[in-house]
Amino acid sequence: MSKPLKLGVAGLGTVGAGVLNLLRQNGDVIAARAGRPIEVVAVSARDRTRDRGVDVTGLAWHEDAVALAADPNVEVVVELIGGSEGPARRLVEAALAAGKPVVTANKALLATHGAALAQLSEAKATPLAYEAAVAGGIPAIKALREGLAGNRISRVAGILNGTCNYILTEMRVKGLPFDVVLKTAQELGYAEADPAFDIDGVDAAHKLAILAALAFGHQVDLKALHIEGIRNVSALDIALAGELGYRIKLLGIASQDEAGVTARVHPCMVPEASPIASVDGVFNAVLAEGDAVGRVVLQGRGAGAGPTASAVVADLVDIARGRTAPVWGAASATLATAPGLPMERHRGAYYLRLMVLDQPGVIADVTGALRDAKISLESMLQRGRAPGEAVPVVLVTHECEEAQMQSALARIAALPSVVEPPAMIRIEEL
Ligand SMILES: NC(=O)C1=CN([C@@H]2O[C@H](COP(=O)(O)OP(=O)(O)OC[C@H]3O[C@@H](n4cnc5c(N)ncnc54)[C@H](O)[C@@H]3O)[C@@H](O)[C@H]2O)C=CC1
Ligand SMILES: N[C@@H](CC=O)C(=O)O
Ligand code: NA
Repeated sequence: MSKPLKLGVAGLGTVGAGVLNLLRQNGDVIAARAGRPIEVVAVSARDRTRDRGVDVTGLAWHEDAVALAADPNVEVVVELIGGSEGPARRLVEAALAAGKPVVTANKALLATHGAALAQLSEAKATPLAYEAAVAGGIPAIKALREGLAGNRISRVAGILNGTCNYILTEMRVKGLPFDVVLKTAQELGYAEADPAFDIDGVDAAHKLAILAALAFGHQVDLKALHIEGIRNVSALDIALAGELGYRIKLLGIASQDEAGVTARVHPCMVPEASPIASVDGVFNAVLAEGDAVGRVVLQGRGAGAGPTASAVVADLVDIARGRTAPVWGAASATLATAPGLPMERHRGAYYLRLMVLDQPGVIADVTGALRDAKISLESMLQRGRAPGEAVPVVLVTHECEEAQMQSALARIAALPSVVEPPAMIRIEEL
């Protein structure tokens, strides 16, 4: 067998320790597929004494992660620190500049600096691989970049954050409170170092920007993305969605037509019969629509040590085999910046849940606001009867434009009989 491929791994947290473990556990099959053994020779982490459940005896230890790029024994740098700036960015830039291939799971870095990193990778003819950055163990990057290379892609979408999907599932199935489930997701190694990135939709937005760049050949400006997380999704809305035949999912959706690219991340109600509705727990789903292939849906675990390490090792096998591809699937000179379409142009049906005082005339006021915004109703239900007290009222609209909905919502929220800010969830037929 040929000489081993020697790795320097930066960051020995959930994913870093997972990669070391997987390389040891499946070393034989990985070597057979890579054509040579893949060995970790050097590491960098913050705390030398911490027990990570992985033996680092005999490996070179660098206090400064960036030093891995200059270590003459390291052929490939694996960046598993995280964050769009700081040591992660410096290490990736230094490794590419030194002509050392990089494998990373860092979606924040790719979504923020992907264009410049792609140029550096091309200038140095050095691969930058990131299968683990989107949808964990699902081979979503390969699927889009290679498997669907013959298609014009019109839409790419999915459940892109394992932490949020896990929280929404546990709230629905076990009736557990949001904070309790978030803590478990952190203990299981699903959440980002700052879990606000997960629950506020930022992590899903990073992944969507990466998928959209691959799918459409456009760099997507993160600032142009509409991003909402799951903080305001209540147990009541999850239960009411079930009564109406829907599940609530945090989705990322990007589509392209003649007018430009729309990219958005927000909670959605999807019909229970939709294949995406039954993707639960830490599982993610990635859906792509191509002109030749039609619809492709992939699902699998989107977070955690094993699934993420699986994706990192897949990239390492490619590098060992000399299989490389441009970072965004095509030369970066061919990438355009997509005109982002504003969210006000979005069209769809809406779920509204209001807490209203149970008194005569309230429904007339609410439906009047919808009528004035030219929004028609598909259904309405009121739960309970408590004269003079607040009760939930649910309205499901027919398709309308987001701008119409926002104007109606502003009027409804201002009604004296509406005692809480209205809950609004977009309905998506995926
Ligand atoms: N946990 C997951 O399920 C997934 C994580 N990712 C990404 O993988 C990367 C790593 O994530 P996790 O392992 O979950 O994070 P983590 O927080 O468990 O591990 C990161 C490690 O990097 C170390 N570190 C911080 N600064 C350092 C420095 N200057 N030099 C060396 N080490 C340093 C930390 O001490 C920590 O042990 C992130 O980019 C994350 O977004 C991607 C897919 C899934
Ligand atoms: N925090 C992320 C980890 C994987 O990318 C998630 O929960 O999906
Ligand atoms: Na992946």
